[in-house]
Amino acid sequence: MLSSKFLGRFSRGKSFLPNTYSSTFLGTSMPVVSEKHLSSGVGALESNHPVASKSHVHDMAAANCRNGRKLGSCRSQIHQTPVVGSLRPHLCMSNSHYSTQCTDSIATNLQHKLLGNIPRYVKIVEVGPRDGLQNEKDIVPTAVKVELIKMLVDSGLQVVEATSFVSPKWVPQLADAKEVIDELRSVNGARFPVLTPNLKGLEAAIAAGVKEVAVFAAASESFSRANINCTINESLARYRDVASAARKHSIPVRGYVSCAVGCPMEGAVHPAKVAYVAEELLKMGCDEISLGDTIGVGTPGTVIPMIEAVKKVVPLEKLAVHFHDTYGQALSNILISLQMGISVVDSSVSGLGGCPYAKGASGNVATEDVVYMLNGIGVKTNVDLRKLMLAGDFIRKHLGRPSDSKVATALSKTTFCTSKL
Ligand SMILES: CC(C)(COP(=O)([O-])OP(=O)([O-])OC[C@H]1O[C@@H](n2cnc3c(N)ncnc32)[C@H](O)[C@@H]1OP(=O)([O-])[O-])[C@@H](O)C(=O)NCCC(=O)NCCSC(=O)C[C@@](C)(O)CC(=O)[O-]
Repeated sequence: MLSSKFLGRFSRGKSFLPNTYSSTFLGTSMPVVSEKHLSSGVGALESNHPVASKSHVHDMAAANCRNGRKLGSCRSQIHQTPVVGSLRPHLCMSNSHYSTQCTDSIATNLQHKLLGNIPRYVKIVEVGPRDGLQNEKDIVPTAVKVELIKMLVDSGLQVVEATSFVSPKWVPQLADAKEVIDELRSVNGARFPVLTPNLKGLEAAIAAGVKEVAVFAAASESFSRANINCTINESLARYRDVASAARKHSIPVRGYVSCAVGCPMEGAVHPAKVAYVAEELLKMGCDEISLGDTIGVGTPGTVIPMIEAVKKVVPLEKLAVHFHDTYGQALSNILISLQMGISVVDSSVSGLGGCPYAKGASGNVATEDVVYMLNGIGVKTNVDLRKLMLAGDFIRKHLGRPSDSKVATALSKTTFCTSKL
């Protein structure tokens, strides 16, 4: 079973998780340094390897030996990209990451076993300007939204969900959808899909010059009613009309399944319900289906069976994942989704976001954190982390709140300069 392959002996019979776990991935992944070293991080490595702090080259062999797992010629390097040009002074280092040049066969085999299924390129769908800003208490001016989107495109992001053509009574934060799209006409290098909840939204989007749209259903009845004021089946009927009208204009349609793991009103959502909605979206012609953990409750224990159920009815290459980070599980959920063969990840610059109809849900996983992790495991995204951080910094300054991205925080001057990186 796939769950057992991914979770091995760490799985503990979560509600929807099959019970047979025999092997391997996480089950065999022992730490390469001892617990003591892991808990005290780079500092501990440096104290054991005095040369490291000077040369910025850490020889991990000694630590690995102490753990009884000699990894021979492994060397981890910390790469620093000095700040240059237009970067703001407080972003004193932004593209730093560790890379491990490891020639030892045990380590490379292990790496292959653990990371071998992961795609070499991951498409990031940036949802900050839509999912992020739809939830802001104070309405963000159009000019700020447009500048944010331009900065995101400049960072290399090729898909930026720009806004929603929804009822302004329901989501006043995005009432300027037409103006935002108008301003983006001259911006090249990226696609700007928008959310459309019905034909009215689609018509307005087409009139504004939109080239891609997304519809958003839910796997939970209560959430569907709260979010779009209709049942799941009523929403699917509406979306069939939207998809068919969009097809006539050669407009691709993405489909979302909200509450793919849990619902703020109903609790756990059964994978079969997610699979049902995903299949209906596929049947109506959606060419990409994004599975949304709207309230960020998922863990690999619940995400694996959900994806397993969905992939029986929707090809993996048409799936995307959309994790909110309420419980701090988003990166582990993304990693497991990639290991299962998904290669499209939604995220939000600076971790902006939440859903107006999912009280307490925090933002999407931060794009900076996703890019950093993917860089670290050698997956291409074509996103420049420094430029992305500038975009995050720009919007956070406007909102007057610190970033929710761990990476952006760690690489900001105050934290970074006191660390030993
Ligand atoms: C679906 C409706 C419209 C139903 O809303 P309703 O009140 O049932 O619909 P209605 O047809 O009775 O329309 C009410 C009013 O809205 C107008 N209207 C109707 N449609 C539109 C439109 N497209 N654009 C502009 N105006 C519209 C319509 O003309 C009318 O205006 P009035 O006559 O009262 O002046 C409403 O519930 C709505 O707009 N909901 C949007 C909610 C939303 O945007 N939620 C956040 C996005 S979902 C999400 O965040 C989850 C996701 C995707 O990120 C995935 C995840 O995180 O897991």
